Amino acid sequence: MGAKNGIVSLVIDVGGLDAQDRERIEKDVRSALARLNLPDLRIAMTADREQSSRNASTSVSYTPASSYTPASGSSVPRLLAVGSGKGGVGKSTLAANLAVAMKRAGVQVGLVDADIYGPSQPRLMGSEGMRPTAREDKLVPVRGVVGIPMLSMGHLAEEGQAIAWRGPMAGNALGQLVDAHWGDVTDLVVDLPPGTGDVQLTMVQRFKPAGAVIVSTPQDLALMDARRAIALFEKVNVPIIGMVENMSGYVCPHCEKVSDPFGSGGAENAAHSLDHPFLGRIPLTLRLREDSDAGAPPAAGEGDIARIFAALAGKVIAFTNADRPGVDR
Ligand SMILES: Nc1ncnc2c1ncn2[C@@H]1O[C@H](COP(=O)(O)OP(=O)(O)OP(=O)(O)O)[C@@H](O)[C@H]1O
Repeated sequence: MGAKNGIVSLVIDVGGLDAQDRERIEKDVRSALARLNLPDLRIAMTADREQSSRNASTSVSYTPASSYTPASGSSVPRLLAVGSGKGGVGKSTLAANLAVAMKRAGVQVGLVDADIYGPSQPRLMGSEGMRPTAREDKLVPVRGVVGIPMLSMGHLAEEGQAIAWRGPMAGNALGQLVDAHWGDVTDLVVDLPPGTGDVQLTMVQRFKPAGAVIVSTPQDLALMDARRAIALFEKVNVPIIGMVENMSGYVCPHCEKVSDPFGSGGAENAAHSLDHPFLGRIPLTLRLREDSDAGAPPAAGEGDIARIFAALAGKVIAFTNADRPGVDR
C-alpha cells in the first residue's frame, strides 16, 4: 500500500485465485477501507500473467484521484474529439464507427469513451465485460471490434454501478483513460459526454484535442445545441474538423423509400453559415441501431452505411494529414 500525490494505491497479489475469489477479496478490502474514508483510492489486483481479455488475470478498479495530471514527458496520441450539444443525437455511434472506418483506412487508431457518466462504447464495440490490465501505474487498453484498442469507464466500473463523480474527479478519470499504454496508436477518437457544461469545458481545456467533430440531428433545436458545442471548442482554440448530420432521412426497411422525420440539410446549412466543413449525412436506419446494439458497428461491414463512414473517416484523416501539430503536453 502506498500514497502519492494524494492517491492511495493498494496492490493485491491475486495470483492463483479464480475470478470469484478475486472479486470476493476486492469486495472485502473495499468495504474494510471504506471505514477509513479515503478520498482517492486505487486498487490494482495483479497476478503473474498479464492479459487484456475477458479472462484477464490482472484487473484494475479504482476511485479516481481528484487532481490528476499526466506524468511529465508522457506522450499521448493525437486526440480527435467527437462532441454534441445534447444527448441522444448519435455521438457515441459516430465515434465508434469513425474509429472503425479510420482503422480500415490504415490508421493506428484507438478509442476513449470519455462519456464517463453513461459509457456506451463497450457495448457498441463488442467489448462488454472486458477488464483492462495495469502496468507501471497505467492502464493497458482492451481490444474492441477489428482489434481497436479502447478504454471506457464502462470497463472499470461494476455493471449497473452508478457513476456520479464531481467535475474534477471526472477529469481525473478521463486522464487515466487517455494517459494509458496506447502502444503504436497515433490517433485517439474521444467520445465526449453530451452537453456544453463545465465538465465538457474542463475536459476539452485539459486534454486539448487536435480537432473536434460535431454531431447533430437536423432539427433547429438540436442545431442550436450544436452551435453551443462549436462555441465551446472555439473558446479553447480547438479546431472544428467539421459537422456531421445524423438521423438525416429515414430509410424504410421495407420499401427503401426515404422520408425526413427530423428535416434534412439543417446541419449542412449550419456548417456553411458558421464557415466550418460539412463532413456528411448519416441516415436513420433500423439496421444501424440494431447492429450498434449488437456490438457490430456497420462501418466494419459492407454496404451503403459502411461507405458513408469510410467517406467521413477520409475527411477526418485528411484533416490530420494537413500538417496539424499533434498534442503538445
Ligand atoms: N443513424 C441512426 N439510425 C438509427 N439509430 C441511430 C442512429 N444514430 C444513433 N442511433 C441510435 O440512437 C440511440 C442514441 O445514439 P448514441 O448513443 O450514439 O447517441 P449519443 O449522442 O452518444 O447519446 P448519449 O447522449 O446517451 O451519449 C442509440 O440507440 C443508437 O443506436
